[in-house]
Amino acid sequence: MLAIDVRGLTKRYGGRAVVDHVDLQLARGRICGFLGPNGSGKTTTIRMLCGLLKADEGHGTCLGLDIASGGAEIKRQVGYMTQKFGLYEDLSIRENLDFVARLFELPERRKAVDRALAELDLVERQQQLAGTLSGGWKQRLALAACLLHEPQLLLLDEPTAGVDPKARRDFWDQIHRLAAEGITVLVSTHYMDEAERCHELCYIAYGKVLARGTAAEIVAEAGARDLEDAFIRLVGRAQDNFKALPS
Ligand SMILES: Nc1ncnc2c1ncn2[C@@H]1O[C@H](COP(=O)(O)OP(=O)(O)OP(=O)(O)O)[C@@H](O)[C@H]1O
Repeated sequence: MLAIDVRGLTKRYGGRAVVDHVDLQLARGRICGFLGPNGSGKTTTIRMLCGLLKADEGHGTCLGLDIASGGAEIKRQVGYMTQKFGLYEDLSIRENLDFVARLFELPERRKAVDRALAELDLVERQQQLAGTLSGGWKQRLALAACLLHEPQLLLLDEPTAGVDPKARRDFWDQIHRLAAEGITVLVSTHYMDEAERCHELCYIAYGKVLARGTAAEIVAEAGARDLEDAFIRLVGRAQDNFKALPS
């Protein structure tokens, strides 16, 4: 069964389609990298998938739930990590997790917090204030908070932006561990080394999907020497197509 299955997803602002008929299918347990230039529509797509934003056009399901009507249930089953650290800097790691567990009204709150602390190697730092953590540890805490309600699908919006290489590698080890447990992951990133670590990729620009497939498939199809070169060529071609349109 597909964890994500949407077709023709479209969002317009001021008459401009910022997400333009996007099709996205993702099997359970897979890690899909979501790439594209700044402002290409990644965050907007992710927000439509998790029921936070209504699509103007298109239809589909997320974890088998209709994205148009199942928003509340989707939010309960999906872990969404936003670009900005959204936890309380003046609360400790444990207090932050306990707070999120209350928001989700988890029945066994303490157990859920203990599990998340252990899973993300946060036990020793649990009393540390979130505001005193480095970027890498903050992201780790944010991921722990995402996992408290045991979601089946993770939607991660640039989770490692501005994080050092070692912390990024640790974060990706966690992502692979979770996928091996059957959790599906859609993760946006601007880092090519992270893209290489995904099972498959979706490349979007100007709101449109320009390429789908494994890194090797995308490189071969674009006739490029590596992934970065492939994406530069894809955007170049898309720009040429725009210019060729009648004004
Ligand atoms: N609420 C809004 N009102 C008007 N325009 C918006 C709104 N939200 C997003 N946009 C526009 O939609 C486009 C896509 O934005 P989005 O944040 O989805 O891109 P992105 O691919 O996530 O970019 P980045 O990589 O910089 O995070 C941008 O041009 C943005 O300015």
